[in-house]
Amino acid sequence: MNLKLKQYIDGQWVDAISGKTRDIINPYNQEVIATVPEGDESETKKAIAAARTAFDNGEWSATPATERGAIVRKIAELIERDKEELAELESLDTGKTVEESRGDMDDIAGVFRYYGEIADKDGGELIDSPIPNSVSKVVREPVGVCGQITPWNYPLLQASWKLAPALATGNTLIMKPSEITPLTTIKVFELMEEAGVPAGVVNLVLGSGSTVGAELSTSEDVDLISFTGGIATGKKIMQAASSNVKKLALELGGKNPNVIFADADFDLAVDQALNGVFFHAGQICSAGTRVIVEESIHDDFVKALVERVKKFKLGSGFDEDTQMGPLISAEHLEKVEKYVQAGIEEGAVVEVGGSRPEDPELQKGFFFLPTIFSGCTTDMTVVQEEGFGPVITVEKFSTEEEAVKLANDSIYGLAGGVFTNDIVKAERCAAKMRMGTVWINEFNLYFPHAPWGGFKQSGIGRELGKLGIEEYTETKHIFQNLKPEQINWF
Ligand SMILES: NC(=O)c1ccc[n+]([C@@H]2O[C@H](COP(=O)([O-])OP(=O)(O)OC[C@H]3O[C@@H](n4cnc5c(N)ncnc54)[C@H](O)[C@@H]3O)[C@@H](O)[C@H]2O)c1
Ligand SMILES: C[N+](C)(C)CC=O
Repeated sequence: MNLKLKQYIDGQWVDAISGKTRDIINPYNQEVIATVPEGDESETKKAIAAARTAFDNGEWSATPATERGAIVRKIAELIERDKEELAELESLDTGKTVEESRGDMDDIAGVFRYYGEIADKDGGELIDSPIPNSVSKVVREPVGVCGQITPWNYPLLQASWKLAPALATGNTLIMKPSEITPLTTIKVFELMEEAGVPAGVVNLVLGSGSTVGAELSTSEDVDLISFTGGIATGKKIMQAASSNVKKLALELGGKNPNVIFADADFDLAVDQALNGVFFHAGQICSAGTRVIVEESIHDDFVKALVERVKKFKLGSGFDEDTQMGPLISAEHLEKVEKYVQAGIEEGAVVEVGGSRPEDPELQKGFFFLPTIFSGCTTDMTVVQEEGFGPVITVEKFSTEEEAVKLANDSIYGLAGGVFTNDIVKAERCAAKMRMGTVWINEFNLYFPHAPWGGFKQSGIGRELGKLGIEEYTETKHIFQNLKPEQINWF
């Protein structure tokens, strides 16, 4: 493996201060693919100090936005140059198919290019001041030192949504990737160094959430925490971030409804219901695992889903004909298994799947069969909780009002979909659905120009688009009196 397998602090590639390491496991066959340093609070403090110094000396934030943008665009070019290596690393680490990882790398390069291009496009705003002979302007400045914590399911994609806007806007940062999938993030730190990001501006600490992540969240020298991960962790981070009233951006989980009306294009809706869930074995925050189908087509729809699911090819992400890889870990496989068991105990009907595969070829990997549950109701655990596995629950509705009510019956509000050929009905539903993204006749599409984030407990703030820039900037009003006069009140 042509990779440094170290942490990156203040422009130096370093091992763990404690000397500890962690093995990174391939979820397809449980082989050790790399051994990386296991950092803790000690190097997190060093990395925070480096980022603090780099921010406070003002060099990076004072670098013209045009130059910062050019460096961010250079990172995009380097990602494209090394796309195949990055895609293979991502698949080794996560188990997802290389074809999916290639798509992720295109998206990631696109995110760096987008923020590189808009870095110098906001010169602030002049306010029509009510005070005569004055200039009133609003400018955006970098927040400062940013702690960035990412999950294991889309390791580099989620990192890119944080790194690119933070760099473009002149912040310094410390990133902590998921301890189980750090490889592509290490590689992108090599690429950021090659692109010319100065020492101290970007820092990488590897290690667990309870040590590195907790230190980043509580440190009073960190000005912003941007976190992507589960709700339970998000809540802990929110509490820790109160230490110095940090700015907070949280991208949390989802249990996402996909509403299928009888007047939808049937084959399109079936296809998209599958695409919406089974990529990366359902380990997607915005997976449309809650399929809500109009009564008159319900039975045919379930039948069509089941027929397609039975033909899925499970296997190594490196085999061209594999459609679905394994889950990320033994622990996660057990969690998904218990979740499915809870569905069965609550009365949901397993139409297909429901267990680990028996295929001898798949026994070393953390595989779970793609599963369709019918007969589901909103009170069931499998309908309310995020399973983060290859599991669809199907519910029925008979009126539009009921469909929207079911879709909104959730603590989550990340994303949802509506399939219908009645565009007025589609817009009516989209307006009533309480989610950060609503797709019409589409599912799980995202691109750098449009914001991403959740309503309700799916999060706080937005990544991507122009709003992604706002996360990493503070707004300042500068007022100048061009004709100051004494008042002589006192
Ligand atoms: N909204 C989105 O865009 C989005 C995108 C991807 C994943 N997710 C969500 O992420 C979850 C799956 O990822 P996961 O299992 O890695 O989540 P997780 O919450 O277990 O871990 C996420 C990150 O937080 C760190 N962490 C753990 N405990 C911490 C603590 N006390 N303080 C600071 N950091 C800590 C972990 O080490 C990891 O780097 C799912 O719920 C999924 O929906 C959301
Ligand atoms: C945000 N997304 C869809 C790329 C990954 C969610 O897990």
